[in-house]
Amino acid sequence: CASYRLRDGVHPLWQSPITIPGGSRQSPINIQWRDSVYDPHLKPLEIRYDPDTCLHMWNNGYSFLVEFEDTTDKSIITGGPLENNYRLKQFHFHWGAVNEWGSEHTVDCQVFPAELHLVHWNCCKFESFEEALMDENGLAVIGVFLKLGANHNGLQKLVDALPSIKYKDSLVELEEFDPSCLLPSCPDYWTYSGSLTTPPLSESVTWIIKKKAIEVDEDQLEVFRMLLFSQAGEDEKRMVDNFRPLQPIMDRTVRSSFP
Ligand SMILES: NS(=O)(=O)c1nc2c(F)c(F)c(F)c(F)c2s1
Ligand SMILES: [Zn+2]
Repeated sequence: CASYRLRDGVHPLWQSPITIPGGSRQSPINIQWRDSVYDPHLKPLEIRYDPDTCLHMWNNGYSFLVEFEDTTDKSIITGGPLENNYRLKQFHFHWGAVNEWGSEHTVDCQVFPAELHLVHWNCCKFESFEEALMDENGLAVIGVFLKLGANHNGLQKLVDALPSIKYKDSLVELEEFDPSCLLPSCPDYWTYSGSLTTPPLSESVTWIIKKKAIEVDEDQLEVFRMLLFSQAGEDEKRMVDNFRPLQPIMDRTVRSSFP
């Protein structure tokens, strides 16, 4: 999928280098299904989210994110490729201006219209997310592809609140929300060592990419696209195409939890 990978240069959105000098484990990547290696020792991923830990949703100028109270072990993941418990910090999305592209990772060069990232930090080894951000095993991000299909009932609750956070730095309180409703029921995933896909691009992420996509409908994606990168009062820049180009796999192996 070379067509998707911008060569070196500056990313139009983030004014940051697309490739990090010396970066050996950058994200996102294309997952070539036939090159992934089934690892029978991978455990099932255990996901325990408490809807009461949901705090608010806000527009941070890159995406919209739902943040969680992470001072206790109420919402954690463990098992899978992970050695420790990881606490849910936030989830957010990446999407395109049109349905033909938008995801960050691809599977056999197939692009999806959007991708969900659930961001967790290693609460056994670190005191805070900020500290974990700097360590090679600090973060675990679950990636879920979104594909066009039926309306997603659980997502609609967030979609209904998006108009209230149209502008950068706007925030809306959320009463409980259970992110488990955004996960496919199929337990299968790929996993590899990578990085954040937005600055600071830290190489601290164990990526867990779900094999099955969830379905959303066009109207829901259109509401994502009415968000703005810009603040109130600035000239309006629609929040679309907030995905990073594909990065070289270098000498990494993608493992699968399924044969
Ligand atoms: N797209 S991503 O890799 O999941 C991802 N990037 C970032 C990032 F750049 C941050 F500064 C940050 F505080 C995050 F929590 C994430 S999470
Ligand atoms: Zn992301």
